[in-house]
Amino acid sequence: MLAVQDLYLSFGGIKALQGVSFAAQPGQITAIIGPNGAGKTSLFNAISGFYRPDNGKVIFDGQDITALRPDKRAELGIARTFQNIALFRGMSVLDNIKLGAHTRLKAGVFDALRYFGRAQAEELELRADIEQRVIEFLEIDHIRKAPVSALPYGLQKRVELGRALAMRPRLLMLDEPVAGMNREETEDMARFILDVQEEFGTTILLVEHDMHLVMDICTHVVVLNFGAQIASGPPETVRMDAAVIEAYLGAAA
Ligand SMILES: Nc1ncnc2c1ncn2[C@@H]1O[C@H](COP(=O)(O)OP(=O)(O)OP(=O)(O)O)[C@@H](O)[C@H]1O
Repeated sequence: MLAVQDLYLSFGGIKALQGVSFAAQPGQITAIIGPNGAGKTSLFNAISGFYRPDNGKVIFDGQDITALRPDKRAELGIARTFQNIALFRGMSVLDNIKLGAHTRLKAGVFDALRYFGRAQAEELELRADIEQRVIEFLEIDHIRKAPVSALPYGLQKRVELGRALAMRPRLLMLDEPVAGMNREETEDMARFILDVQEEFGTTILLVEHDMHLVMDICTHVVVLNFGAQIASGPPETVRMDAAVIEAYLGAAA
């Protein structure tokens, strides 16, 4: 599904990634963890195309996508959310989610118009159907017309997830999905992430500081420290790893 091979990335003298390699298994939830500045966001940006690595490859479904632009990666089925919510705050929930469907279907609509003129209406119907299903799935029907700025933080994060889901992703990347959330919001988000995995079989990759969430819902954990990968494996193995305890879990305990 997704494989990252020997990625290197530096900013001036700072080595943000130093030979990171891992694979996200299809339909599984993989977490990337590590202390502040470990390189997690840099890795996410290299996978989604916002940063170009100095060395190494990003392979998606057997295709080398290292040189592809972020929008081309999105068209292939890679969607992401951001650490700081990246929604249009003045726009309604529905309009924000529509933007996600638009990104994914842009190529489809264009091709349809070119080859089968009359398919446009069908595409638009399909798009509306996706929007509606996402809204029902995330239980946000009651706020579909509300401006995003009027919503509590946890719901805004859910809308951002909705926009990513409207892209019908095969790889969903979540950058700190529960950061800043209270316990109830965190539990809701954990349930929605698991539901996405179960109902749509989506492969999920997340960066997260909340160790309970990581240990609860992830099948595989990759640990970074100073840009290098220091451990990788199932949560119960990684949490016992001496290097991890020293670098991260120990510090947090
Ligand atoms: N655009 C950039 N320009 C310069 N340095 C950067 C840039 N992005 C990241 N870095 C540096 O690269 C290193 C890795 O940063 P990164 O944001 O990837 O870590 P992180 O694990 O996501 O941290 P956090 O948990 O704090 O979000 C840090 O030393 C950071 O200062």
